[in-house]
Amino acid sequence: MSGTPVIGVLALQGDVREHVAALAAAGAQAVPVRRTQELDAVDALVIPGGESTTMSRLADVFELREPIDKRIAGGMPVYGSCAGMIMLATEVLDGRPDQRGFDGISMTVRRNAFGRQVDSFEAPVAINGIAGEPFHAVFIRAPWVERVGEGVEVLGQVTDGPSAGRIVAVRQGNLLATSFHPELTGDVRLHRYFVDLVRAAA
Ligand SMILES: NC(=O)CC[C@H](N)C(=O)O
Repeated sequence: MSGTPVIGVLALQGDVREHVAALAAAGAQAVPVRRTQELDAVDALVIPGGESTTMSRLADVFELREPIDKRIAGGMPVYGSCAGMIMLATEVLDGRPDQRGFDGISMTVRRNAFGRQVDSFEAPVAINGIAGEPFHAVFIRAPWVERVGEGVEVLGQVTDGPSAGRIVAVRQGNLLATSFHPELTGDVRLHRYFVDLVRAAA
């Protein structure tokens, strides 16, 4: 890709603005996506943090489910944070019975997994492939990954405390997901990593 990649942020619900700002700071042109025509115009998509049950319902209301699944099947890069990670999981534990994600990463996630201990917390998390200090990872009623399928690369795990060893960042081909919210901390390395992925995929 020669020009600036155009990256959509799924704008059904959640912290859309924060992702738009982080993507812009990481060198992309970021646009909210709520309609299929807007989806057609982007090179890649970010699914923000928020509430996956609501996002699942709105994906149907806005008739975006099938178009997004089609783009994913066609190789469109997608990055999901927190609720976005849940929306990218092929299997969800502790979900609402009617909630459904996209045809995304071959993994099982547990919703509100850390929430049994505390609602939100922060921890250092090192990400494979991203140089420098570990991320100051912010978890808010976050999921963790309980199982990954073939072809899924584990990029980050919690290192200390009662949740040590829990998987919180994964990648499968052009699909990327984190349990935490880099869009909230002003550290744009993960968004830059995604922008690089989008350029490489083009
Ligand atoms: N911060 C978040 O995105 C929380 C995710 C939320 N608990 C869900 O299940 O969708």
